[in-house]
Amino acid sequence: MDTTTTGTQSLAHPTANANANADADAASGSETSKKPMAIITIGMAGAGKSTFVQRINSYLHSLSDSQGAAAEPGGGGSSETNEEEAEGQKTHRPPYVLNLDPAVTRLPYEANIDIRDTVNYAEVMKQYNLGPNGGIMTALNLFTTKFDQVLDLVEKRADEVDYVILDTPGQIEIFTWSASGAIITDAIASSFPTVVAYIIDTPRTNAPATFMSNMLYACSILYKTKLPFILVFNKTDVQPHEFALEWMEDFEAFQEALATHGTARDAEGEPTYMNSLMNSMSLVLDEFYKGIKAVGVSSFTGAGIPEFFKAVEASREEYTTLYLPELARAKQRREAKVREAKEESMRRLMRDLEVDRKKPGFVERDKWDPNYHDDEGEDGEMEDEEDTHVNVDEDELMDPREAFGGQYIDLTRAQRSAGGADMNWPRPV
Ligand SMILES: Nc1nc2c(ncn2[C@@H]2O[C@H](COP(=O)(O)OP(=O)(O)OP(=O)(O)O)[C@@H](O)[C@H]2O)c(=O)[nH]1
Repeated sequence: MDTTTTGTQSLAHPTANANANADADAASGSETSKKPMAIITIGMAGAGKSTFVQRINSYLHSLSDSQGAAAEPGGGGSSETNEEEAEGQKTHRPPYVLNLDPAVTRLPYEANIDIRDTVNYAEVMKQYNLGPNGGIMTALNLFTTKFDQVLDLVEKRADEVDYVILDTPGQIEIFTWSASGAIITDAIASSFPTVVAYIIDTPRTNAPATFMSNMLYACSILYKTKLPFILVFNKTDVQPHEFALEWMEDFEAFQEALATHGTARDAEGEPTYMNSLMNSMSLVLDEFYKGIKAVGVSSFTGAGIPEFFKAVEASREEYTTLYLPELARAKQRREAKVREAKEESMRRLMRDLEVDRKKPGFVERDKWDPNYHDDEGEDGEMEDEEDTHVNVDEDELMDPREAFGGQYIDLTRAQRSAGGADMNWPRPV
C-alpha cells in the first residue's frame, strides 16, 4: 500500500484495479466525451468543506488555464503542467459548482448555482419562526422543490464540464438525514457518476474515540447513500494523516492506541465501558475500511489534491460496476413491489365480490334495472329512500354526440333498446 503522506489509499477495495483502469482511461483522453463526475462534499461543521471546494475548484481552473496557455504558441504553462502530465494528458475544464449551504456568510469560491440566490435563510427563520437549524432545513426543503430545474441547468452544462461539485450545509445531519438531502443525492446520482467526499478534520480526529465516532458517521453515510466514497483527511498541514491510515489498516495498532489512551481504564484499573465498546466497534469498522479509499489533503497548501482526483476517477469505475447495477436492481425491486401491491388489491377486490355474491339476495339485486328512470317522481326527484343518483338538469347537458364528435357510444340507450339482453356493442370508428 502506498504510504506517502498524501497518497491515495485504496484499502483492499473490491475494484482494486480501478485506479489503474482510471489512469489508463485518462491516458486515452476519452474523458471529454464522458459524463461529468459529481462530487458531493459532506463533513462535520468546520471540517473544511468550503475551503476544500475552493481548493479543488481553483486546482481545476489552474489546470484548464495552464492547458490553454500551453496550447497557445509559445505558451509556457505553469508548474502544475507537470501534475497534468502525470495524470496522463487529460483535458481539464473548470467545474460546475453548487452551494447548498443557505447559512454560509462568505463563500471562498464563486458558485454557479447558489441556494442563497433562491432562498433567504434569515427570512425563512423569521417567517416560520424557526431556529438556525430548522431554518437551514426548511431552506433546503424549499430549494429541493425546485431541484428538477437545478438538475436541468446542470444537465445543460454537462457537455462543457468534467466535474460538478456540491458543497453541503455545515450541519451534516441536515443534509445526510433529511428527505431533501436524500432527494438531492439520488437525483444527482441517477443523472451523473457520483462520489461522496467525506471531509475529516484530521487534527481533531487524532484521539481514538473521536476517530471512531467520525468513522461510524462516515460508515452510516456510506450505507445510506451506497455511493462510491472517499475519506478526505483534511488539514494535513497541521496534522499528517498517517496515524489514521495505520488505524484503518492495522486493527491491532488501533487496539493499542485505545489501550494507551487516557480513558482506557477506570480508577480501579479496569477497562472502561467506553473502551470495551470501542474495541468491539473497531471490529465492525474493519469491514467498512475495506471498501473505501482514503486520501490526505491540505486545502490550505493544495497538497494531495491530484491524488484526490485520481481517487475520484477510480470511483467513476466503481460507480459503473457497483452502484449502477444496484440502482437498476433497486428500480426492479420497486416496480415488483408496485406490481405486487396492484395484484394484491385486485385479489382483495375479487375476494370481496365473491363474499358479496354469497350474501342472500345479492345476485337478484345486482342486476341491470331497465326501469331505472321510472324511479323518478313527477318532479324529477328520486323516490327511493336511498337517494344515490346524481340529480342533473338534463336541459343543461350537452348532447354527448356533439361533445365527442360522433365518437360517443351511448351505452345506456344501447342497453335499454336491447332490453338488457345480449347485444352487439357498436364499434367506435
Ligand atoms: N490549517 C488548515 N486549516 C483549514 C484547512 N481547511 C480549512 N481550514 C480552516 O478550517 C476552518 C473551517 O473551514 P470551512 O471551509 O469554513 O469549513 P466548513 O466545513 O465549510 O465549515 P461549515 O460550513 O461551517 O461547516 C476555517 O478556519 C478554515 O480556514 C486546511 O487544509 N488547513
